[in-house]
Amino acid sequence: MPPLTPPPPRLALHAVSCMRNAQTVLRDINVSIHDGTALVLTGANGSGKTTFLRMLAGFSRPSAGEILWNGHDVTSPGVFQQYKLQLNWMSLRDAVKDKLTVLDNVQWFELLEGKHGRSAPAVELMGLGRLINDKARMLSMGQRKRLQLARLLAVDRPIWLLDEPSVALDSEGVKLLEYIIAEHRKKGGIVIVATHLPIQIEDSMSLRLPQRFSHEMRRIHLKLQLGGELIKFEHLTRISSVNHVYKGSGLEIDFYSANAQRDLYVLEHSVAVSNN
Ligand SMILES: Nc1ncnc2c1ncn2[C@@H]1O[C@H](COP(=O)(O)OP(=O)(O)OP(=O)(O)O)[C@@H](O)[C@H]1O
Repeated sequence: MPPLTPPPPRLALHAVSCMRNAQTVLRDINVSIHDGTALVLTGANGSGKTTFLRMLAGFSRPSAGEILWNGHDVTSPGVFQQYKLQLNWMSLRDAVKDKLTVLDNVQWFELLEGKHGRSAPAVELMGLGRLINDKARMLSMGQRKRLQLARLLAVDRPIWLLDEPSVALDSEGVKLLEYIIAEHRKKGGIVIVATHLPIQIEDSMSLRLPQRFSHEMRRIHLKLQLGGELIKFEHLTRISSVNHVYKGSGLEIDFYSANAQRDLYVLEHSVAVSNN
């Protein structure tokens, strides 16, 4: 009897790099993902977890390497149309319509999918049964997250891309999340999760993205003269642009760092600035 050859991975990343904001965020990633697999992405803020998920979701293209789905490059137009129908992307933006009821918020996605009858049980399972006919604007943060998870179940696509799915969930909510991930995998589903918080996922693969330190890392010294008093700021950041905006007798200094974080100092008095 010939030796059994393992099935090819459903998804494979070969030497994939990805740029964002003209900087390489992901570099030379290699990973093979088979049916029923969970991949957990971890890493410091700005290390590229969301970028990884966005790239898999097709929002950005690899700058090098290739992503294969069933052996085909997902960036090829014909392949991408099919590939994207496999994906269920749950981001931190919840896309919950406040004016619709909880049920409608889930059913709307299910109907678009051409499916029927899964929404109410999904809402029940996620513990929102008694709120099913309430407007979504009544929901707390954690309840909105549960609604998003109910959508995953109602839409029922094979590849889940989950960005921080446990944020705002209470301990029972996290257990439900762990349960639905396990059940999805039992059916051969794939789950790729970016998370800072511990989530119990049996036999998962993990990928820790390295912290990024770009060549733009700089130490900024600002000396501000404020009413005769010299104030020193020392700020270590990745700077992509610095704006000095004078407003009346005050000064606003905006640091836009490469990871889109922004520190704003507003001074109400006239100042003299030296940057050295
Ligand atoms: N909207 C954006 N436009 C341009 N560049 C961005 C944008 N968002 C993020 N980036 C860049 O991509 C890098 C990776 O960000 P990403 O959101 O993927 O990190 P992350 O690991 O998900 O971070 P966190 O743990 O904070 O969610 C950032 O350091 C930043 O340089």
